[in-house]
Amino acid sequence: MSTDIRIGIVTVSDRASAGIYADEGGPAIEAYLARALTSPWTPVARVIPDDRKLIADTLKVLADEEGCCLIVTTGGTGPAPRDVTPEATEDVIEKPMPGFGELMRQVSLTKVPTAILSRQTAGIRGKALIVNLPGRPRAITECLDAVMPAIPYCIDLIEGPYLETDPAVIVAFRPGQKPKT
Ligand SMILES: Nc1ncnc2c1ncn2[C@@H]1O[C@H](COP(=O)(O)OP(=O)(O)OP(=O)(O)O)[C@@H](O)[C@H]1O
Ligand SMILES: Nc1nc2c(c(=O)[nH]1)N[C@H]1C(S)=C(S)[C@@H](COP(=O)(O)O)O[C@H]1N2
Repeated sequence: MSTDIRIGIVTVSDRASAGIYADEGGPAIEAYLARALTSPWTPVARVIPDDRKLIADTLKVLADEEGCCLIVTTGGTGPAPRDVTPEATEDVIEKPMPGFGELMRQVSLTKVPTAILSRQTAGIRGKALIVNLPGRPRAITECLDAVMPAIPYCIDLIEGPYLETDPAVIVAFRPGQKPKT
């Protein structure tokens, strides 16, 4: 089992990056993953404004230089003029993974009717899976609960490290393997 698992956590928010409010999104993602993953891992966190080039450059650095196998973003997925996280994600991914956005919107719609306003997406860059989450901190658990069961196998398929989860929190599904419960 690799101990060199690095996970990028990117808060995209003009106000959090300017210190107008404290970032709750990044710490919520880190806390969620700390509960869900039993494999040792290291967070690589960034808090940046809603700037398309800066978001794209940050994702590239986390994937290519920091060696993150998973990068989770929060914020900037809506329709407002400065919401460009999905565009920046599309700028850097080699393979879109549309099922992530589809499932997260579907599940989020059971929580909030404005879930359809999130254009959150996901995709693969090299050996990194990039997943967008909405900015509202409560969206983090709502969305990660839905997609997390498929993330370890996705990372297996892109030749990343083997992620193990705590089955009491998330049961990782790997086809052909009996789920650990
Ligand atoms: N990183 C965050 N930390 C704490 N609260 C947040 C964060 N991001 C968003 N929120 C909360 O969710 C609400 C809705 O998010 P909104 O879409 O306005 O923010 P954003 O576009 O992600 O960030 P910003 O407008 O600062 O660029 C915000 O008013 C704020 O209360
Ligand atoms: N699970 C979940 N999804 C959600 C929400 C939420 O509270 N929970 N908020 C919605 C709202 S109100 C907006 S505007 C969009 C985009 O949010 P963002 O621009 O902060 O990323 O996400 C939507 N998706």
